[in-house]
Amino acid sequence: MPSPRISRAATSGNPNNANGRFEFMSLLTNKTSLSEQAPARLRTSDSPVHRKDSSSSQQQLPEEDCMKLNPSFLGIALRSLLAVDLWLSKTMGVCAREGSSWGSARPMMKLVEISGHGIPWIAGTMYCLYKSDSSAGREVILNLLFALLLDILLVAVVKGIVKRRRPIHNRMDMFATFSVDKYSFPSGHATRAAMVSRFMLNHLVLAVPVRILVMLWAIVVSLSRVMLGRHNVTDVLFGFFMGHMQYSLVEYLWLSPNTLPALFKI
Ligand SMILES: CC(C)=CCC/C(C)=C/COP(=O)(O)O
Repeated sequence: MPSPRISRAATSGNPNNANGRFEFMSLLTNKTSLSEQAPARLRTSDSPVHRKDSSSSQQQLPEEDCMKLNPSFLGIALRSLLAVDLWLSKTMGVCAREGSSWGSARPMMKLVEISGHGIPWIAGTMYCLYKSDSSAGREVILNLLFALLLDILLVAVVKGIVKRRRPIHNRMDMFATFSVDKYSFPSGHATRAAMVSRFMLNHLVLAVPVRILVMLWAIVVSLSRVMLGRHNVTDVLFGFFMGHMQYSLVEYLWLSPNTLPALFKI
């Protein structure tokens, strides 16, 4: 088997044609061979940040080499993460179809899905707001409603920017979706589950078993997204993180009787 240097020598007329090894081998080469590769690297150094006169660019070559290697290394790391993500998501998608290994649990998983859907949460919160007869209760419920609406908005914005398609093994039979819900990053159910559970744990007086149930619900809703084949693992992990951040934002923007006096009159 030829050594990397020999293979490079064999392709020295075409430095980009070394079976994808060009990025790594550039670190092993001496200055003469670096100058051979200059046309390939000049694309990166064309940016205003790197544009220098030709004499100083010769001295900068080793540094440029590192800068060329870093994006490439990052690219490989990201591609590997993506591959693991896709493989793990497919493996965990055990309820994606009726015929899947846990297909019989699919109806139950779809109930879990509805328990984390935006419509029941918004409708239920509006009903509680209407029924609430204390100013303190109204304040908490109004902020929960604000949190739920903010969540839908932020998730729609991120989904619209990232535009990551749902896994190919997903069957798009979800109840009440928006157009951005054809995208999967981040999981809206995971953001809502993380945000609502944190909200409830911090603002409602709950017995310990109920607190544990709330935490378990958030975990099961998030896990069910991957098991149903709706999402990749990274969509859910990021969604859970984003939900926690959204809760912190709601705390920061907390609506009080001072900010919205009319709503708090009983
Ligand atoms: C129609 C309303 C009020 C909310 C949409 C809720 C929904 C369908 C979110 C998508 O969740 P995933 O991103 O987890 O699939």
